[in-house]
Parts: sequence; C-alpha cells; structure tokens
Amino acid sequence: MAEHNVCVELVRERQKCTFEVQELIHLIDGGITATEERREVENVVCTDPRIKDVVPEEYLSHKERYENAIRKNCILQEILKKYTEKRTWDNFRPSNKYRISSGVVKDISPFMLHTGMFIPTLVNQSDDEQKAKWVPKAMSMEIIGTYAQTELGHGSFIRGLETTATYDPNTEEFVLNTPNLTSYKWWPGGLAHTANHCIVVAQLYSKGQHYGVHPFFVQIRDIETHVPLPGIKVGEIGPKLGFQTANNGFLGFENFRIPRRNMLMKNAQVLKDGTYIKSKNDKLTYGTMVFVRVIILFDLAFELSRAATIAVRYSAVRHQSQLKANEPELQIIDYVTQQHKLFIGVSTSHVFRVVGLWLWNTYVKVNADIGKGNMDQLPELHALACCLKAVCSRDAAARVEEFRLACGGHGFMTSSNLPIINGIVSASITYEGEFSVLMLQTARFLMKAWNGVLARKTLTPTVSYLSKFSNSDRVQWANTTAGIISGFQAAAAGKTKEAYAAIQSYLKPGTDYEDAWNSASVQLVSASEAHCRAILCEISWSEMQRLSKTVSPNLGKVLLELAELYLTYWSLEKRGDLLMYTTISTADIAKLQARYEELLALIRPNAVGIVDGFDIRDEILNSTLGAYDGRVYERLMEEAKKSPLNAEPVNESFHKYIKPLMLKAKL
Ligand SMILES: CCCCCCCC/C=C\CCCCCCCCCCC/C=C/C(=O)SCCNC(=O)CCNC(=O)[C@H](O)C(C)(C)COP(=O)(O)OP(=O)(O)OC[C@H]1O[C@@H](n2cnc3c(N)ncnc32)[C@H](O)[C@@H]1OP(=O)(O)O
Ligand SMILES: Cc1cc2nc3c(=O)[nH]c(=O)nc-3n(C[C@H](O)[C@H](O)[C@H](O)COP(=O)(O)OP(=O)(O)OC[C@H]3O[C@@H](n4cnc5c(N)ncnc54)[C@H](O)[C@@H]3O)c2cc1C
Repeated sequence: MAEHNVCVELVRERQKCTFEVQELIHLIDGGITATEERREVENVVCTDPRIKDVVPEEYLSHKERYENAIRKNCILQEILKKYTEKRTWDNFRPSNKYRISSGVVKDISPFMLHTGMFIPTLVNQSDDEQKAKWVPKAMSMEIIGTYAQTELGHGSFIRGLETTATYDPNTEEFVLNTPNLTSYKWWPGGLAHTANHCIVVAQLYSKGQHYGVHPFFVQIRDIETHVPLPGIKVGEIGPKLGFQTANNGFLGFENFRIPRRNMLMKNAQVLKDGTYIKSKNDKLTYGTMVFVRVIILFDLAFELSRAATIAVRYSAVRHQSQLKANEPELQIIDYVTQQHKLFIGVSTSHVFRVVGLWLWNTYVKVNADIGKGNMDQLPELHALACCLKAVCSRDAAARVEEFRLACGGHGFMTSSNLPIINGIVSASITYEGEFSVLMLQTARFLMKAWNGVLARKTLTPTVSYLSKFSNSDRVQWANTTAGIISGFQAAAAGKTKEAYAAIQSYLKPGTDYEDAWNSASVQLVSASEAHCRAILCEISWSEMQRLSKTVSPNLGKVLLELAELYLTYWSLEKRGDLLMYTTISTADIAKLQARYEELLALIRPNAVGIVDGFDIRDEILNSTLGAYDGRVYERLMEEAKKSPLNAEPVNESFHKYIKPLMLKAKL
C-alpha cells in the first residue's frame, strides 16, 4: 500500500509504533517462510479478477449468493491445489493459509465441511484400505463431502440420533433409513446442493442387536449429473442469522443401501456375517468433534483479529466530541472507555492463538498415544477441548459485538463486515457442541478429579492444581501475574468443591445422582468456566513469556503488556470470585484497576501497529471501516452507491403505492 494514499491519522499512528511490525507478523505466522508462503497464496487469489464481485454479495438473492460462492470457491480450490499438492493430511498443521477463504466470499464457504470435517473423519476413522481408497479422492476434490450427524430432533444428544443403518448379511450391505420426521439430518454445511458424499452418523443394527452410533461413508448424488440417488431426499434448510453461503442442508433415507465396507472401520467393524467387533473405546467415534473443537480456537483467534483490525483502525481515524472546550475533536481511540472496549479483544486474539497452539500440540500427542493403544489421556483432552471451545467461542462473540459497538452506527453497516463476522463467531457457540452441554462435559471431569482430591490420588496435569487448593482457607493474594493465576486456580478449586458439595446436598434419600447433577448444574457450569479461565490465564501467560524471549526487546515488551492486560482485565471482571476464594482486599483491587488503566495507556501508542501485525489484506478484511489506508468515509460512500436502490432516482414503488397513499390522504 502506497503510504501517500493513507489517511494522516494512520500515518501518524504507524510512526508512533515502538516495535517492528514485520517481526510481529512473522511471529504470528510462525516464521518468515510461513509469512512469505501465506502472502504468496493470498496475493495470487486476491488479485485474480474472477474473484472480485461487481455487485456486493449482500445484494444478491439467497440463490445467487450461493451460486457466486460456489463459483469463486471452485477458483480458490484450483489455485490452492498448486500450493497444497506436496502436502498430505498427515503433515497438516493448522496454518494461516486457510484464512484466504474470507478473501473469496464474505461469509462461510460451502466447502468448509469438506475440508474441516469430511476429510478429517476419513483420515481418522477409516482403516488403511478405506483411507487409501477415499482420502486421495477427497483431497483432490474428485468427491465432495460433508459431515451429517445432527438431526431435526437431536443435536447435543448423539446417542438419541434416530437414523438407522441395519446390516443385511445376504447382500453384505447396510440399509439406511430415516424412520420419521425428527430423524432427518439437519444442518450439515454443503449438504444441500454441494456435496455428493457425506459421513452419516447412524444407529447400527446387526443380527437384531443395537450397537449405538457409527460413521458411514455415503454417496448421495450421482457423480456425473449430481441428481440425488434413488432413496435420498436432500435439500436446503433456508436462511439463518449467519452462514448464508454455507449451504446447510437436510437429508433423509428410504431403504438406501450401501456396501458393508462403507462403514468407517478403523475403530469398530461389522464382519461379512454380521458379527460386530467392538472399538477399544466407543468414544473414538466422536474423534472428529474433538479435532474440530481444537482447531476452532485458531478460527476464533483469526476472526477476532479481523474484527480487532477493523475497530482499532476505525477508532484511530474517527474523531468525535471534544474532551476540552476549544480543542479539536478527539480520535475516538483516545477515549479510555474506547480503549477498554478495544484492547481486551486485541489481546484475546493473541491469547486464543497461543492457547490454541498449546491445545493443538496436546491433541497431536494424545492422538499419537491413542494410535499406540494408550487411551489414558483421552478424557483429559476431551475435557480441555470442551471447555476451551465453549468459553472461547462465547468470549469471541462478546468481543466481536463489543468491536461492533465501538464503531458506533457505522459498525451496524454490513459493509463494515462486523455483522458478518458476528454471525460467523456466534454460530460457533452452538455448533460442534452447544456451550452449556460442553461445559457440563468438563464438569464431569472436574467432579471425578475432585473425587481424586478427596482420595488423595495424583491428578492429571491440567487439574493437578486442585489438590493445592483443597482446604477451605482463602488463598493468599499477591498482586503479581503469578498471584493472579494462583487466584484463578483458587477460584476454580473453590467452585469445583462447592459444585461437588451441592450435588451431595441434593442427593437426599430417593434422589437419583442425575437429578442432583441437574439441580447443581448452574454451579457445575460456573466451576467449568473458572477452570477454563485458570487454564487460559496460566497457559497464555507462560506462552507469551516464552515468546517474548524469542523476539526483540521492544516487541517482547508489547507481548507481555497484551498478556498482562488479559490477566488484569479478567481479575477485575471476576473480582467477586477472587474476593470469595482469595485474601484479595479492596485496596488490591484498586491497584489492579490502576495497573489496568496503565496498561491501556501503554498499549495505546502501539494499537495500530499491533493490529497491522495481524497482516490482514483489505480483501480478507472486507471492511469499509478497517482498510489499511483508513479512507473510511470514501469507502462508505462508494459502497452505499452500489446499492441497487440507487440505480434509479425514483423507485417504482413510489408510483405504485406511496403516491396513491398520498392522494388518498388529500381526499
Ligand atoms: C493436506 C492439505 C491440508 C488442508 C487441510 C485444511 C484443513 C483446514 C483446517 C482448518 C480450517 C479452519 C476451519 C476451522 C473451523 C472448522 C469448523 C467446521 C465445523 C462447523 C460446522 C459444524 C459442525 C457440527 O456442529 S457437527 C455436529 C457436532 N455435534 C456435537 O458436537 C454434539 C455434542 N454432543 C456430544 O458430543 C455428546 O453427545 C455428549 C458428549 C454431549 C454426550 O455424549 P454421550 O455419548 O451421551 O456421553 P455421556 O453419556 O454424557 O458420557 C459418556 C462418557 O464419554 C465421555 N465422552 C463424551 N464425548 C467424548 C469424546 N469426544 N471424547 C472422549 N470422551 C468423551 C464423557 O466425558 C463421559 O465420560 P465419563 O467418564 O462417563 O464421565
Ligand atoms: C451454523 C451451524 C452449522 C452447523 N453445522 C453442522 C454440520 O455441519 N453437521 C452437523 O451434523 N451439525 C451441524 N450443526 C448442528 C450443531 O452441531 C447443533 O446445532 C449443536 O450440536 C446443538 O444441538 P441442538 O441444535 O440439538 O441444540 P439442543 O441440544 O436442542 O440445545 C437447545 C438447548 O438445550 C440445552 N441442552 C441440551 N442438552 C442439554 C443437557 N444435557 N444439559 C443441559 N442443557 C442441555 C442447550 O444448552 C441449549 O440451551 C450446525 C449448527 C449450526 C448452528
């Protein structure tokens, strides 16, 4: 971007920056080569003239919008092939390269489920022979798939799914059926008109026995004509709050037959005669969900970085109100309340990225152990992935909404892109495991851990802190980062203990454990949240400290300020918990507040530099308010002019309706 086109405010902001933005970019990407590779792909895609929309997406009809998304995503796949052909799924590492999708369509790609769930399920749940047959076809997009689990009647409760797969040993086939309305598959992305295959999660029956839910590889459309195969009823579920171009669909089966070997057989198998071979652990069927819950953290970090870039740049450009009489109007970023809205979101993006990488490394290690037959770490991984996915998605949605509010009226414009990002992030609170449902899964793990505390057993690493805080004394508070982390752990331990006690108190004679659990569930969710906050604080602080030592002192200082801001913000938000479970005093809280305000002031001069460090191209930001040059007002007007209503000075509705109304009023 030529600096002479950049508005004066952003030029000044960039001059103020105390660190090398390029260094931050490389740190986020994971190295200079990674930045170069990402930029190369982004450049090829974003400068392809076929990708540019003449009419903005939001003015298209629902149908046109989908067709446009498909057209452009096919071009993207063609381009990406060149950059991914040397990769195999096995050497896949979460990479920023995939954020390019936002530069192609503003909303969600209809192929997201193909890449995000169909391929991972084939890779992780097929046996070697199945993998060799299906994965290359899926990777090259010779076949296009999705992940069809949720039904009209059941999403959270997977054991309640109603689609059946009944084995017929005479033909060595499974017969798939949708026995009633509530058993229609409902929601899968790309299912409606994009995918020709899917993973179907169905209740398995063989030799008259029921064996629970299992994944099946199912072709639903003819490869040549794309017509649904006989016995398949498929369609789209309609417009939603967001995800307009995701092509979410419904699917029903009527005595639809698939070969025996189309059951994914890495974990459990059905032999030719119908004999069922059990999996080593029946929760391995849920493996794709664990994978996606892990990678969602990267997606949330990315979406937050987009929203942060938009809101921070806009706040530097926008002037409003006078702080002092006869002085120029302030840049809104100089109002401390505005910094309070903005900087925690910026910091949270960094926290999610580093905690996401830590979680990813844990996932890779546990998966390798599972491969060797060792399932010991699976419950802990599941508990971690559940609470982190749940809390981070909810936090991300709150932060994006705050960024939108920070942009005032213009943040309400679709052209700001904040409403679309809002829709994308809000959906993640529900999909891949609804918030409360996942929090209660982590609570199950915490209750078991508390049993371990009471039995003086050695706990697994992420809950080992519970033993330290098992007595009733309030923990000694220290106004340091270590003190804050210890305070969060004390709060988590205290809440875990109370939730445990609440269950016991509800367990009167004649009360089932499940009812007592339900009665205590608000406290259980609260304990899970506290546990998750303790992890977010501990891991982000240790990771940011580690990273700060790998970069120049100037950048290191900024990283530590962002990490400390996160800890301080949450200490103040959760001061009630800290007052309950630590010896923190009102004077300590006042000190925390003062430090928080100090951190806002320290971050302020670098704010634009920090979001520049996310290195998000204008085509990927898709925002009138957030572009690199800060020409906010020109862009808002340019975009407004694209409204089809502005194509004619008088709309025909005037003559048809308004004029007759006015005439009637005269009579
Ligand atoms: C080579 C080139 C490379 C290119 C690669 C590019 C890759 C691109 C990558 C990234 C792109 C970026 C994309 C990022 C975002 C992707 C998003 C995509 C998804 C978006 C669309 C959404 C899809 C969906 O929503 S799919 C449907 C998801 N559904 C759910 O999540 C349902 C939630 N419900 C459940 O999980 C379960 O029903 C339950 C856990 C709530 C309860 O299960 P149940 O069987 O009833 O269990 P329960 O009796 O309560 O407990 C039994 C015990 O089992 C334990 N347990 C439960 N689940 C698990 C598990 N998963 N693992 C381990 N253990 C589990 C549970 O704790 C209990 O244990 P206990 O000991 O008895 O306490
Ligand atoms: C945008 C989007 C994309 C999606 N994509 C896919 C996809 O590609 N493939 C797919 O298979 N699915 C997909 N889904 C479905 C998604 O996984 C489910 O919507 C999700 O798992 C929640 O299930 P549900 O809708 O049945 O909600 P419900 O389970 O009905 O939840 C409704 C309410 O009941 C509460 N509740 C439910 N059970 C419990 C419990 N045990 N304890 C306490 N409270 C409970 C919940 O907390 C919630 O408040 C998608 C959903 C969305 C929104």
